[in-house]
Amino acid sequence: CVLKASQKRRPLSRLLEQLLRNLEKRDPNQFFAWPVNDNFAPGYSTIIRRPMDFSTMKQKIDDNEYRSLNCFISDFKLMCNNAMKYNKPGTVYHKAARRLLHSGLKQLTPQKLRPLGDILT
Ligand SMILES: COc1ccc(C(=O)NC2CCC2)cc1-c1cc(C(C)=O)n2cccnc12
Repeated sequence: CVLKASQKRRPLSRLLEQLLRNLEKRDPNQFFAWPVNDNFAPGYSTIIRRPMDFSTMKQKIDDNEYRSLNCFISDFKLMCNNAMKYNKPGTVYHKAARRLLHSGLKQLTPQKLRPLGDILT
């Protein structure tokens, strides 16, 4: 069937959704799936000025808020760095954020992304 204009996904959005799914797989405990709740993380919203999580990134893709792959990667780094800022080294969250950042960025190198073609130019 013919997709209505509203259903047509922009090439960049389709790519970002695929990259997001791959990053989410690296967060099996879903520590990064939703915004961090101040009730479980005392003082979080005063310490972390720009919170970020996977659900927010998904919403930004759907709202076409990402103008480039770099903006998407910046939010991923922000999310991981927030966790390494708020949580002390040695905590389950700090360790999970370090691991997620390193394994996630390996998927986002030019070498890995080049096969996806000129969508990125
Ligand atoms: C969406 O955020 C979460 C969702 C679920 C859990 C969770 O299941 N935590 C259990 C593991 C020991 C309790 C933790 C978090 C969580 C993420 C974070 C981050 C990412 O900083 N966090 C910090 C302090 C306390 N809890 C959390």
